[in-house]
Amino acid sequence: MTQEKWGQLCQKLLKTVGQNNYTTWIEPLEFKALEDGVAVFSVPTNFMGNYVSQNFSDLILYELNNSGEAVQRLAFRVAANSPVRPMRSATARPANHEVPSARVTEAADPMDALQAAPLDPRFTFDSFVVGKPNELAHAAARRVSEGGPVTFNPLVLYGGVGLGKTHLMHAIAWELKARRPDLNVLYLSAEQFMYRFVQALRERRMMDFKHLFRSVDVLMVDDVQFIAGKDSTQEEFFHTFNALVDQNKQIIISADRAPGEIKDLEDRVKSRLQCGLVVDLHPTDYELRLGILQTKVQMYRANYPELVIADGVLEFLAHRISTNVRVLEGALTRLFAFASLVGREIDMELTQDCLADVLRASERKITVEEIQRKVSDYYNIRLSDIIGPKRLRSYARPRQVAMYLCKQLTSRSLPEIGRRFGGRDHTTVMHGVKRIEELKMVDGQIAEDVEMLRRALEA
Ligand SMILES: Nc1ncnc2c1ncn2[C@@H]1O[C@H](COP(=O)(O)OP(=O)(O)OP(=O)(O)O)[C@@H](O)[C@H]1O
Repeated sequence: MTQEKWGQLCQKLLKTVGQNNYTTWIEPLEFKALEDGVAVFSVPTNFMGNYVSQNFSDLILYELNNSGEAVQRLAFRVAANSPVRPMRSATARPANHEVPSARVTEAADPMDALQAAPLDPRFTFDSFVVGKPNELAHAAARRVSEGGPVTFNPLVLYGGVGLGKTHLMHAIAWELKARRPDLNVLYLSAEQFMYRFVQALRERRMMDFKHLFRSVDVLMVDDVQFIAGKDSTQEEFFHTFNALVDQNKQIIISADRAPGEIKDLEDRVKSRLQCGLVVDLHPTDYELRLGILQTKVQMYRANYPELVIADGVLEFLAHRISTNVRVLEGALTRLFAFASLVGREIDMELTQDCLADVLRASERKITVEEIQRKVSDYYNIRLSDIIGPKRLRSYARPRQVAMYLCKQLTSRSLPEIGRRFGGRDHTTVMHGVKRIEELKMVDGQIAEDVEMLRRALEA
């Protein structure tokens, strides 16, 4: 593929992703070569490569193939001579790609130099869908984004992959920029914090580093688990943290798990993180996933009014893709691209064809243990009572419900299920399953219990 052709494709990508995304993510990509079906791009930083790969690779692949190039995958390589440098804001166009690293301290406006990571213009509160699993995190994020007096410090948002931590962090930053332009807000990933630190050490500019980091009003560090096990970075982070808290400056942190559970994170850092408000983003439930899909469709509709989606498709996706929101979004993008390519309505058939691999990969395997845990929570009894020998009705019935669900929702055989219920015989399991089948017909409460549990397990 020629550079010229890549240039033409870029124009198409610009139309699809919008000017801001284009300037921030697509324009800096340098097409290098097409080798054995792999399109290789040079990127200024790893962060950028990862971001583009996670968020735009489906689209780029689609455009490449649509233009007649046979490309199976994309590879992003960091340019060998690329200096570690501050990344620009999503809204400010870079004047020069090769910003010298000294700009960290030499920029006319030091805070400009501290604009460490681009904020994604899509990640705002408006585009964040709130549901039960994330309502607390959202409320806390909203509160700090008001820029009022610091009430809880730090705010720690944690949760699994792709559940909206970065989205919320960016939303806070955007909101603060709008409401309190007087505040110096710094958002960066923990990885960038480390790079800055290492760079300052290398260039013997630690005083500048300390000065810059201690002069922000709001410090936001994404994916803090990254510094675990990196001793000197943790130490510097600890000092920065303390200095800012002492000055009553707001700190907002995200992590992929609760601070106490981050392996190799020093105890003193853990305990500092636990001092403020720690809120988690729970895995999404069906309603939230459906809400997110509906919001995304509305957004796409603004660009593609001709888009038609048959009834039931979004519900199907929300039901089947329960891994994380990023996968859900990627599936939708692919579906849109595919439908517009073949000029068809998005119906179930097209969805199943186009997303066969995603659907297969996200087929969730429900385990016996999961069922036992959910059932014991539901009936408010101990897990050991479900598995143990007690025959009281208040334990026996939930046990039978759990056995029934194991039979329905897992591929385990009756003897296997029996073994996992404290070594019971397969005939006991068979009896339990039958009993629940009968009761479901005559006892509305049991039928409802089973249905609620099934839904919770499949969510
Ligand atoms: N509640 C939500 N409403 C709308 N979009 C969401 C929501 N939650 C997540 N997303 C979208 O899902 C994608 C992944 O979210 P994000 O990058 O914030 O995840 P993360 O928790 O930071 O994941 P990671 O641990 O991988 O960094 C983003 O495109 C984001 O906009």
